[in-house]
Amino acid sequence: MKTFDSLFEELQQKQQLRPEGSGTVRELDAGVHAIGKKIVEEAAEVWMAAEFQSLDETAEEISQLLYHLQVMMLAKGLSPADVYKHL
Ligand SMILES: N=c1c2ncn([C@@H]3O[C@H](COP(=O)(O)OP(=O)(O)OP(=O)(O)O)[C@@H](O)[C@H]3O)c2ncn1[C@@H]1O[C@H](COP(=O)(O)O)[C@@H](O)[C@H]1O
Repeated sequence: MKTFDSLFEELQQKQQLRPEGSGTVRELDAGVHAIGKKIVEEAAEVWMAAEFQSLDETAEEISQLLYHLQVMMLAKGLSPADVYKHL
């Protein structure tokens, strides 16, 4: 099972190697403004799922929000340690 850190390492590789067909590469190329919009969209989906959908659907939406937050971290050159120091 993936963790926050193992997914981040996978996405870092995608950023460096830029494999064909990677959605992460596509999103990074779209830039901070587009990534920000995805974060807001996914955050709203988490909220709606938490109010009106199942626990599993809510967990899935949360996973997608975490993914887009990680793409933003990569776009800005932030590491998990940069974030963890604020927790
Ligand atoms: N965990 C994720 C992940 N979570 C969410 N997403 C993307 O986030 C979007 C959210 O899905 P929605 O159902 O809300 O879709 P949508 O709004 O209709 O999507 P779009 O039309 O906006 O793309 C989709 O585009 C998904 O592809 C993810 N894309 C990739 N990953 C993982 O990231 C890794 C690298 O992926 P690639 O870069 O694509 O190889 C792999 O391990 C993937 O499993």
